[in-house]
Amino acid sequence: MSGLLTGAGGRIPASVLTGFLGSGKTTVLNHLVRSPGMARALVIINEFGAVGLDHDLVARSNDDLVVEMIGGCLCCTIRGDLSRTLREAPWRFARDGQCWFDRVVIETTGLADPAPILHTLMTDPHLEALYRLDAVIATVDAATGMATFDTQSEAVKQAAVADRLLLTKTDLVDETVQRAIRVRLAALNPAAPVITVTDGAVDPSLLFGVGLWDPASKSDDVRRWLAEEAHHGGNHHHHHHDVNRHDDGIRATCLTFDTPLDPMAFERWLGLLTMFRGADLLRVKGIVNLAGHDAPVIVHGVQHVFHPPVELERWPSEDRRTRMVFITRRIDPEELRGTLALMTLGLSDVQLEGLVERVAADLPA
Ligand SMILES: Nc1nc2c(ncn2[C@@H]2O[C@H](COP(=O)(O)OP(=O)(O)OP(=O)(O)O)[C@@H](O)[C@H]2O)c(=O)[nH]1
Repeated sequence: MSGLLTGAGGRIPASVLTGFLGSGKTTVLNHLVRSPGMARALVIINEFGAVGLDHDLVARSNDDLVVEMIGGCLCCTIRGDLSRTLREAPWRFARDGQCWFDRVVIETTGLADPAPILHTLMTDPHLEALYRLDAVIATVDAATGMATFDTQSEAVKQAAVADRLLLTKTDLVDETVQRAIRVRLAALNPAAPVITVTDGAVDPSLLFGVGLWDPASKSDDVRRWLAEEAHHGGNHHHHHHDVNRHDDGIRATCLTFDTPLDPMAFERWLGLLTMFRGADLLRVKGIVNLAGHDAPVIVHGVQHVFHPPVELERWPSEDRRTRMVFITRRIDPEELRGTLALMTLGLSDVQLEGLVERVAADLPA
């Protein structure tokens, strides 16, 4: 695995702002671009159709801001568009021969699955050299969120993969409704802090600079990223939430391992898991203690695509356990744990494939 290790470097942080139609993305963005720390943000907006309404709304709020709009269907054509836009941006928007922006925010369409955008950022070698993924931010409408989650699987996925959840329009609902949506968000994505946002007002420091491989990251960031505290009250080795049948079997699981993992076994396990169940691994992130490595390795995956593992310079805290968060669809967390544990026992490839196949077969698609 060491051949894949890359440094974080001084790359430009890119954040993804997602959330269902009308949930308040543009309102949040309008507030953000007026914040002092955002003066050098490049905003990229993806919209369906020819009417660039969001583009006008945001662009008018700040004369200096560069807003680049890309159209087309997110799932197919956008990946090329986004990739080209991001690749050309440092030169296209240069001032005095210098790259002018120090941050990128990509707003997705309300109907989009954010996974293709994350894949683009994670896998395009040109983009890898220029950018690093900061946080995925999702807006959730407190007034309509419950009904939307019941009927729109993309909305569930947007909230499930986010690093930060912005609960908007709480001014329109009473306490009971707000509590219900918070319970649902906690089950869907317990690792993501929920921030109440009225009319877009949110402190940018809560949203930015929270990516794991921020070179300036302090030890606390890793714990925040994994929201470890939220998961481990005592000596429990795993934690999972009951499947909410409305949420398509999406659940979050945190697995911890006390002893270092065999690098080969771990890599093969991830390989098999992505091969057989990639579509249902909505997001995986973790800090991994590999045998023979002094420092931890960070893994980050979205569906079948895994970011090249990043080796941190050192352990960020005394806690040297492997800790991984899995946001999965229709995968039993116990099976995840079981297959990795077995893999470390040194089973043959054939046995391992059989195992993973069995996991796959046990779970109705
Ligand atoms: N009452 C209330 N209205 C809000 C709040 N936040 C946003 N809105 C309103 O909700 C509507 C939709 O907000 P937008 O920011 O356009 O939502 P969006 O997610 O960008 O929408 P799309 O671009 O269609 O996906 C607008 O009329 C906003 O003014 C809030 O906290 N409270």
